[in-house]
Amino acid sequence: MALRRPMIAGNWKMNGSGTLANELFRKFTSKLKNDSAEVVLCPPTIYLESVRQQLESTKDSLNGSLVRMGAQNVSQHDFGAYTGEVSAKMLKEAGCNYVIVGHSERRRMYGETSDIVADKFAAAQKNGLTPILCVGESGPAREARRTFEVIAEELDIVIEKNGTMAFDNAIIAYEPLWAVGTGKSATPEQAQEVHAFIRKRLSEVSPFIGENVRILYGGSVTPSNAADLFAQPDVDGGLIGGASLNSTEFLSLCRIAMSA
Ligand SMILES: O=C(CO)COP(=O)(O)O
Repeated sequence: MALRRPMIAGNWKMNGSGTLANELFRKFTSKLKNDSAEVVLCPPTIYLESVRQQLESTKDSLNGSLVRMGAQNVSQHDFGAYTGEVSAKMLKEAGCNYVIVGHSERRRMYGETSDIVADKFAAAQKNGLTPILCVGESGPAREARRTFEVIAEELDIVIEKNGTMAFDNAIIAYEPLWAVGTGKSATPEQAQEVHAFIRKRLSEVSPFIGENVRILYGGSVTPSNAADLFAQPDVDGGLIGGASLNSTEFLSLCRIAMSA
């Protein structure tokens, strides 16, 4: 039986502020006395330092709660003339443990191909970061019954370039595009079906990886639908957008993951 610690990761996207970081940590230090789930904050790059300072100054009062920091994007390159980009080494130095790669907003709006995503995944790992790899199908792809095909394609390129064993140090997030920011979450059954598919695909090469990799669900997760989603056997927590910007809702999601 695998022991997969649930995770709640908050992807602030291009939102939030230093004040939000203060507010979250105020709540964490008074109410988050539990390490049965891992909590990850992914603020915009400019607020990483505020979050890092909060992590540093509250570590004694967090009573062993596992709160960590991640970035929302990373360059696939190590250094050089790439205006506006941030390397994995820089993110590591800034205090990140995680980085989101392949979010659908980056694939769709910034032309990130699965090849580029696979390179970002590699750059993250090479520099000591754990990638959170996002995969997910569009609404039309689901309607055309191409969900598994799309997920397999997005996953396989990363596996081909990095090897299945690379998932020993990676998180996967299933984020169907039709559920991201729409208020229309996948049903627990829909999420479970895709999570089980992802786990099986990795298990074909390594049963160990398949069994142990954490797979998060993302897309309109709120305190009212989280318990049913997180109760699914292959759902190991959530990647949260909108609800991560509200400290009360986010704390309540952390609590749900802790009792899942
Ligand atoms: O994209 C997401 C997290 O990465 C999900 O966003 P929402 O929770 O706002 O739907």
